Amino acid sequence: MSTHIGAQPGEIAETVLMPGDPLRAQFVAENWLSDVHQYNNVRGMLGFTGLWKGERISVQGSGMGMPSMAIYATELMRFFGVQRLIRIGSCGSMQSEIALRELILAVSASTNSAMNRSRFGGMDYAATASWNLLRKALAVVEEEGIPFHAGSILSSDTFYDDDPSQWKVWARHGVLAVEMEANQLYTLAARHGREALALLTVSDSLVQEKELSAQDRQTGFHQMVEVALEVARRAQAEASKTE
Ligand SMILES: O=P(O)(O)O[C@H]1O[C@H](CO)[C@@H](O)[C@H]1O
Ligand SMILES: O=c1cc[nH]c(=O)[nH]1
Repeated sequence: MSTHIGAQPGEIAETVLMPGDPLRAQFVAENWLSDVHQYNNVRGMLGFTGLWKGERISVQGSGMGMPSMAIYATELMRFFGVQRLIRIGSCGSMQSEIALRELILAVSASTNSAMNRSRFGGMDYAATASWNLLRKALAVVEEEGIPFHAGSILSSDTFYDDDPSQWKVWARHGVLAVEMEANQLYTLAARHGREALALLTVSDSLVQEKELSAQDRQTGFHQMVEVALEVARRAQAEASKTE
């Protein structure tokens, strides 16, 4: 039984887009999917299933932070058979050449969280995107001529840090941006033998100290949503051919 997702078996597609913000999930469902059905409203963490170019796709809010993402990702995989999870999130740029609104493909996700330290008995795990989803995303952005950055990101437990320059150690090691969920999404997908990818739009710059509005974060990420839907469509179509 699923504690936090009130769906019936079969109501959730095999591929799920996951924004942190449940209202971004609603925005995606209302603006891109057809024949939409809302399957979840438990705790207001909205989830929808609909059609995108003939493929059945779901979009489910994850909430903010790795414990919340871990709950939703686990339930989607364990109770609803979800095979592919594509995060569509916002992030803060740590590099001067990465500007507001630009797209990042998160190849790997370091973390300051203790969740994997606990899972791996103090050892470090390299949380990595699914190669299959990553190469599909790369193909989509190259075909569409969409500017992008690909590389490592940081999944942080904190949005507000006591030390305002703490992020710089990650920046010096080539980390592109900070967000709060991908590390656990990648870890749990690997644990369940499923595929995961995080696509991120830069909502603020730690370097330039600039940020988008809350409204922009909810509704302003069209390019990322369209890349994610196309990756989802291609991955799902490919999987159903081989079944
Ligand atoms: O815009 P979302 O997907 O929520 O992602 C980012 O925004 C939230 C912080 O404002 C965190 O969840 C972070 O990962
Ligand atoms: O987690 C996040 C998301 C956006 N911007 C940040 O600085 N951190």
